[in-house]
Amino acid sequence: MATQDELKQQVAKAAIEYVKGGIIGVGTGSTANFFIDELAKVKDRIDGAVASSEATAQRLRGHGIKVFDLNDVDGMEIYVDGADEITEKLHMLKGGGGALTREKIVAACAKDFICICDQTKLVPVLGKFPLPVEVIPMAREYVARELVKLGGQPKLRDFTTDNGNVILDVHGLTITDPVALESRINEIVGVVTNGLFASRPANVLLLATADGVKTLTAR
Ligand SMILES: O=C(CO)[C@H](O)[C@H](O)COP(=O)(O)O
Repeated sequence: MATQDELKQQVAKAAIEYVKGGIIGVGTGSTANFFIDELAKVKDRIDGAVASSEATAQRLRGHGIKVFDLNDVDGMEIYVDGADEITEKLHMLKGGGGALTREKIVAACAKDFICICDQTKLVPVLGKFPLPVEVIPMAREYVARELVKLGGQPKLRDFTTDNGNVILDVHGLTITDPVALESRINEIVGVVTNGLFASRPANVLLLATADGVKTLTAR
C-alpha cells in the first residue's frame, strides 16, 4: 500500500496536467513541495511562479524557477495548493503551515484553484483540524476572547508568520456553515484572515487514493 508521501507525490504529478504555461500560483506545505519538484521538470513550459510563502519561494528558486512578485502579475490561470481538510463541496480548511493569508491572496488572483490532497484530507465536516487564524500581535488576547464566544478553544502557536503576525489555532469547532464562519471570524478586529477557504472554494480537487488519483469538482 502506498504511503501518505507516495500519495502526495502521485497527486502532485497529476496536477502537472493543469500546467499549460504562463505564471503559476504555488501553495505551501509538503504536498505543495512535491508539486514544486514536479513543476521543476516542466519549467521550460512556464514563465515562472508566484509563491504563497518565503519557504515556497526558496524551493522554487532552488529549482531555477523564476519567482514573481504578485504586484507585477496581472493574474494567473491556476493556483495549486494542498489543504488540511476539504469537503465534497470543495470548502477547505488550510493554514497548518501558517501561510494562510498569502495563500488566500495568491489564490484570489488565480482563475482556478487546483487543490491537491491525499485521501486523509477529505472530511464530511470541517473543524477536526484546528482552524488557524492569523492575528495582529497586539490583538491576540482580544481575538482569543472573541473566538471563545464563537465556541472555539484558541491556542497560540509558537510561530511568527511571513507577515510578522501570530496564529491562534482554534480547537473544538464543528464547522457546518464554513462560508458564514469564514466571514464572521474575519469581522473580528485584529484578525488578518482565517484558514477557511469557503467563500472561494477550490475549483478542482485532485485526490490521491489507494485506487489512483480521482478528480472531483464541487457538488
Ligand atoms: O495550508 C497549508 C499551509 O499553510 C497547507 O496547504 C496545508 O497545511 C497542507 O499541508 P500538507 O500538504 O503538508 O499536508
